[in-house]
Amino acid sequence: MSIARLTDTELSDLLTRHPDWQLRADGLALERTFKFTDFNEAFGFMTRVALYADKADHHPEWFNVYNRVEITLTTHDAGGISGRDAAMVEWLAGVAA
Ligand SMILES: C[C@H](O)[C@H](O)[C@H]1CNC2=NC(N)=NC(=O)C2=N1
Repeated sequence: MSIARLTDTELSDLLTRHPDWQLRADGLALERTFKFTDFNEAFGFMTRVALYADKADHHPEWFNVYNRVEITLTTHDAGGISGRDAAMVEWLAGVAA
């Protein structure tokens, strides 16, 4: 199923409201690194994200080393950044500072 990509305006509004996210060089994904005190905290965060992701049927690409979680958001069904990524950015803002 195909889903619409965010317009340039929607994307720049999102990045203005969430400056901790960066546009990937190719413009097709959003990236942010989360840091925690230790692996336990990082993995607890990943567990919460995993539950959200499965419920929303929208799954992040991520990489974890000890207390660091790098998240990449993109929508495969859109070939870029969609409202589903924006929704996850908004949700994540309330989960991790
Ligand atoms: C069939 C299933 O709904 C799709 O493959 C979902 C699952 N999770 C997904 N996650 C992401 N990041 N992008 C998608 O397009 C996507 N599509």
